[in-house]
Amino acid sequence: MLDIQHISYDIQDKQILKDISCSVQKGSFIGLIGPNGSGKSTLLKVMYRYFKPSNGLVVMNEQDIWKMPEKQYAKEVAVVSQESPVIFDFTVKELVLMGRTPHKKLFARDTEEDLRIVEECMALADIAHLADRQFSNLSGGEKKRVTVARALAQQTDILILDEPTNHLDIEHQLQLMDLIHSLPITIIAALHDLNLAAAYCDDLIALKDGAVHYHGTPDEVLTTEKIKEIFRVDTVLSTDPVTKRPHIQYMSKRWKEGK
Ligand SMILES: Nc1ncnc2c1ncn2[C@@H]1O[C@H](COP(=O)(O)OP(=O)(O)OP(=O)(O)O)[C@@H](O)[C@H]1O
Repeated sequence: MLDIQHISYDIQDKQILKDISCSVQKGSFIGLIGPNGSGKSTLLKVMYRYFKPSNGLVVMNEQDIWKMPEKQYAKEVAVVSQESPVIFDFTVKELVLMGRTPHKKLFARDTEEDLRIVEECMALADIAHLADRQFSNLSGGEKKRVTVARALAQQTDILILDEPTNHLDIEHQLQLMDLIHSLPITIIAALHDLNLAAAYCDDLIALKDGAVHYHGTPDEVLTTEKIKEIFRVDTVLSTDPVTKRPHIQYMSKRWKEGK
């Protein structure tokens, strides 16, 4: 349903993404992994139509995303980016209601249905108790959950998230991962926590230096050799007794030297 075809992205004379191709199947949960600066955010921005690729195409349901009307695209793809929206004087509820915009005609009032969806999405993101608070006064983790609720309220078939667990405490990290995993839609998320990526994702795409090095299931991608190649870190792998997915124990220099 989403086809990335030979994407490259250059900034001035630097090639940030290098001939990236991959297909994302409808309903799958894809984790984008890779070290700092490997191009994860840039690739997501190309996928969610924030950056126009220098070369290549992003094709969704057989249409070039840059040829889709903006409103149609917003009905198909929601985004939780790394940055919080710069918004003053809006309450949480007002902000989540903005997620309904692509479904409304210009200047149309909020319907009962819009309000019901907003309440439901606030409950799912565990922010119902913050509904009347000013967004600008919230903590980093609370803001993140509001942007997740807003994206859910958009009711799209694809949800793209850039480091969604950033800022979240452990309870809310697990809650968020459970929530997005339970959605019957396509999820593409950049994740730094490889154990979370292993536990929740169907497939992982490992980026390094702006290129896809590996694409496969967590079992295929998260091997000691591949993690060393991509992240330059030694690991000891086991199988998580609960999820039956790979569990990664990192070996820092200190522990390797037994200090
Ligand atoms: N405007 C810019 N000018 C020059 N280089 C840029 C610009 N924006 C991004 N880059 C470079 O592009 C590369 C990829 O950045 P990107 O943010 O996509 O990486 P990332 O994998 O998301 O990293 P992180 O894990 O640190 O968030 C980095 O080397 C970054 O310095």
